[in-house]
Amino acid sequence: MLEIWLSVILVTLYVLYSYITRVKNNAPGPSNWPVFGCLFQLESSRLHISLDRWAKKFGPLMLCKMGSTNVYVISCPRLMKKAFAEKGYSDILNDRPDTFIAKYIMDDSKGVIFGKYGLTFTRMRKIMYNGLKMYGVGVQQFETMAHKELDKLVQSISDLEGKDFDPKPILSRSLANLIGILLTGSMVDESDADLIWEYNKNFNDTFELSTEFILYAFPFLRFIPVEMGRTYRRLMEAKKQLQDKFFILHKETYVPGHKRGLIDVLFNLQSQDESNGDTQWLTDSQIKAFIQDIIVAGLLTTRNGLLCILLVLLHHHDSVERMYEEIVDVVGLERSPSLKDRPTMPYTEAVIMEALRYVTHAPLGVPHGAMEDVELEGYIIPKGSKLITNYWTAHHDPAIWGDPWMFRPDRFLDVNGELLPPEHTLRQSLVTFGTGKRVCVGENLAKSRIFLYLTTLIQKFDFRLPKEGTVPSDDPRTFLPGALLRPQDYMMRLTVR
Ligand code: HEM
Repeated sequence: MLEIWLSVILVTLYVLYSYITRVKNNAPGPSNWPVFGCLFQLESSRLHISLDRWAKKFGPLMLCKMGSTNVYVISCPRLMKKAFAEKGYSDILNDRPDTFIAKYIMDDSKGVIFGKYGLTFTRMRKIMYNGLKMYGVGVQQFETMAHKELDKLVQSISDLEGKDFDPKPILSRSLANLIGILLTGSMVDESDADLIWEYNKNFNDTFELSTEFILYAFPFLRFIPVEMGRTYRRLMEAKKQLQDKFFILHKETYVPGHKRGLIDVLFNLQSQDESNGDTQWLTDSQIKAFIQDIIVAGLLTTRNGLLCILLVLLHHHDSVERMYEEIVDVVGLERSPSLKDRPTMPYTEAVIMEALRYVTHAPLGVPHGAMEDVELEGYIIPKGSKLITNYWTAHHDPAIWGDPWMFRPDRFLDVNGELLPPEHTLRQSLVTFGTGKRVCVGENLAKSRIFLYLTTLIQKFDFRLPKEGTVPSDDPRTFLPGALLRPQDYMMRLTVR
């Protein structure tokens, strides 16, 4: 008797559940289990691989129910542009969904990356964009300090005298210094760099789909002594120490009007607002979230990108040699490459574009959220749905790229060796940094750092395989999984030219 009642209750619950969460005019997608949706069919740490498989079957807009959430996956550049950049869609589909990270780590979606779409977000984003433009690309002082950091990097590699080395710790340290310079106007010391990396590592572990999903559904688990609870507590401890270091110490030594780095730019804005009687808008917690944003978004993305590109170049020595020839032609060997050389170095630009396409190390970007019901490609996307941008499939679609699994920088050049114009279909299909109103704020900074690191290294050193052992494959399908992909650890040799 009990079994019959239980069955009746379960069937009723299922019917109710399906009715409440039903989507009118469903987009195609994988089959779903009650309550769990398609979660059991997903390889959660290699989500991009599962979604790629389904995108080939179900098309560029598909619906994957994850738990009770409708998740729409967009897998072609044309549709990404329509959804996130076109009028009629861009004010609806550029929200960020509620997530564990946004709520518990980013202090209720403060800051830019996880900020809810609206006026405060738009103002924060503008400040970040202008601040990065000022400090990241244009300001001579930052450029000079960045060059000093690169000189240190070159020196430490020269000291290795052509021995095998692991590029990961050296790049990590150097890029952490750059972020330190950007935020505070000065380099970070060893212990601060460690702290930044400890924060980043735990952040990345928590950002993993499976961990995020479980913690979002059962937030009390963050207090339980299981691995994800421990990761959360390590992350919170690192966050507190980062805030003590970058926010509290900096505020104590802040002199109005001074601009030691981006944090001072924010303090200046805050004090201007206060003197105008507007204390509501730029709060201390927003400034703290802003600092976290720069570290979270700016460091691992660039470090992993460079690690991927170096590995690809180890496998393509012909590209290293062509870049070297271009450097000799444009820069010479007397001075270091600088950002003003970039527009006259099309081959180097093509290598960077092609490497970022080929590896697509941020395969699914950051999820978007729908603020209202909206029709897209004949399907209704209901309010509250999540949207995943599937850059991985977009960048490896044979219909666009022909031979997507070949690393071929020349695809971005015309017959005269010049870069294809920005409106060319291939350039338009390259969406490494997203598109529309949430496009990456650090795109210019990231591309200019990658340019400076690569050209400086190639001007000074020849790229060689390690003497001991072999290098792992540069095929991105073999890379270590996660929200940001990276290759298996590898050794390389750089010999002074
Ligand atoms: C190779 C390096 C990088 C890659 C591949 C990358 C990629 C991305 C992607 C795909 C997005 C999501 C776009 C969307 O939601 O539609 C994003 C957002 C963002 N990125 Fe980057 N990024 C990189 C470096 C950086 C750097 C260096 C910074 C800053 C220092 C940065 C700051 C941000 C911020 C603040 C957002 C959130 C924008 C928003 O929500 O409005 N990124 N990035």
